[in-house]
Amino acid sequence: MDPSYVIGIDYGTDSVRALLVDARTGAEVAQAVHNYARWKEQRYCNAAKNQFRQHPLDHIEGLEATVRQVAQNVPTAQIVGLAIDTTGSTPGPVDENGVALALKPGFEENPNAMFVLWKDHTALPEAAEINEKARTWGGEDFTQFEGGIYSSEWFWAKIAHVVREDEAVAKAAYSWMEHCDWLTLLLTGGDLASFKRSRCAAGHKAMWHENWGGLPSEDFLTLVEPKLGGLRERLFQETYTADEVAGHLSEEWAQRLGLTINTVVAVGSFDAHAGAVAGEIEAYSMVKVMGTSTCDIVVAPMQEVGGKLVPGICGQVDGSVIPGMLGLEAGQSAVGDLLAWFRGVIEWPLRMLLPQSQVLSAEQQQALRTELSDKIMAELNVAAAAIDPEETAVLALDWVNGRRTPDANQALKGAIMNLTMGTTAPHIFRALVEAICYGSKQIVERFEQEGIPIKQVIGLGGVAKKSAFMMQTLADVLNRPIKVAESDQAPALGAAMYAAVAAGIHPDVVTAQKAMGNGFAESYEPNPARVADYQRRYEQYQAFGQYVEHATELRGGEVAETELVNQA
Ligand SMILES: Nc1ncnc2c1ncn2[C@@H]1O[C@H](COP(=O)(O)OP(=O)(O)O)[C@@H](O)[C@H]1O
Ligand SMILES: O=C(CO)[C@H](O)[C@H](O)COP(=O)(O)O
Repeated sequence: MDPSYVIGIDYGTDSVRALLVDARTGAEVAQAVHNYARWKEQRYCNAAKNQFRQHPLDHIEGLEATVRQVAQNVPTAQIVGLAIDTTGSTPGPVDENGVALALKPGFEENPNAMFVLWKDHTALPEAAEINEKARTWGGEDFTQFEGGIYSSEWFWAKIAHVVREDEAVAKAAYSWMEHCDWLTLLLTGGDLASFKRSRCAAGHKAMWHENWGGLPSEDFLTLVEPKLGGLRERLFQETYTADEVAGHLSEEWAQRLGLTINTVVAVGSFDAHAGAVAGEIEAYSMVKVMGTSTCDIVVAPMQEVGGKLVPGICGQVDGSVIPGMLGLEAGQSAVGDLLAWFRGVIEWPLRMLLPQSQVLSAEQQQALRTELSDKIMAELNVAAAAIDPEETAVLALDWVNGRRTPDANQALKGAIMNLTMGTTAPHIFRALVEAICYGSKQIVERFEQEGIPIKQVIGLGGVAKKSAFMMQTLADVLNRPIKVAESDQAPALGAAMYAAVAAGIHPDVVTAQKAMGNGFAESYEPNPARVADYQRRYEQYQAFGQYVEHATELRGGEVAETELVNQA
């Protein structure tokens, strides 16, 4: 029998990667990565306002560049399926044919016509209004399956914000689509009304639930924002799991990608959920997808969870990870991003002073900047790991991009305490890594307190692969072993597994996981000598967190002067 291949396409925050995989064995044949050009220049972003928008042309260019490259490695007729995962909630406005508004004349440079990236927090007021109304309007609390707290990172808050702010976009937007859905529609070229939207995206971010027949009611949505009136009808009622067929490649896209119209395109999903599938998630495992942010994904049998609702997480959705099981999501809004923020702070002289150097030529300045910039993160890991935790009192909160879970509050800010004249950059770096691990412990505890036991922890993603220090600290803080998945491109591999099921190579996702899983690279065991000390520091982290949260409440969530830092 001829071999069959599938392509998993993973749209991360900074780049997209395509992974060509043997659909029967999971062997990774070829991969290609493309960094988004406009995003790299932060063209439609304003960090001071927490505005992060991505232009669809970045995504289209990346699609062509990566898929064409990997497809060259095998006969195209043998590429039987592909699937897309993206970040989320990353919605964008579209016209009645599903064309992204930013691709239409007059909207090319308008950030409100682009995709509103998951980490965009411009919709804080709208999220607060959704929460307030959900609790007081007298009808169904539509947030109940999304942890009971709606986040500014999510679909309806973002739409309400944009339509309030931009009359032209509000008028031109026939509908809105999650990024994973828009790309899947683009490739299949179907009709927007009958297009199969992602269960994963709708259930976790758009308050879709079968108990109330799909999306929240028109009455509720218009109570939140009258300009949302009529949109519900132009969105969707049904949703589909990621192992289902969305369609086949259209003639146009088969040609543009160097593939054929026989290639099946699966329904879209989110990166973290696809990553968890590749991380060989099973009942009561927590897969930590550790990249710029972290998503903690858990699955559990539907009948065992029954009517239990886990408060303060990012939702529990039938089939959002493995069809037939409940998928639960939690996470932290800044993990790699927190460490990258700190690197940015200490790189300030490289950015601002080096270019003024009278000693080095422009080429030498650039070479020095690149050399140091490449080394800083790895060297900070080494130096921080060498510090005995009992000899440092520096304590940090990991909330530079707000707190996603437990109990979303994106208005919170990061903080560092116990600095002394002896504090160095590695001390602060260590405190940030510890803060990430304490934040993770709070999430694990929340699941367990609410009756969802966590039987094993699996790490994957850039941070899990690159920072042994982070993973060892996490094992010590959680006092649990942590396995790290082998694949460097786990979300893309998970998307490839979904594609293999949609293309009929495997009967279901669990069989695809068994056949295509690449196993684990290493395992971190907790160091018993560290556990008690980290428990004590965890309690300090919690007390510090309560203090900062209280202080933020007293100031009405407003800490605007800190944002000025972002301008440098
Ligand atoms: N040595 C390192 N230690 C810890 N974090 C790192 C290291 N090198 C890079 N990172 C972080 O990894 C993150 C990128 O991870 P990756 O999984 O590729 O991202 P994405 O979330 O976009 O998929 C960045 O936020 C970066 O700060
Ligand atoms: O919340 C998400 C999924 O539900 C986002 O996709 C995620 O947090 C962004 O991921 P990454 O860290 O890979 O950029």
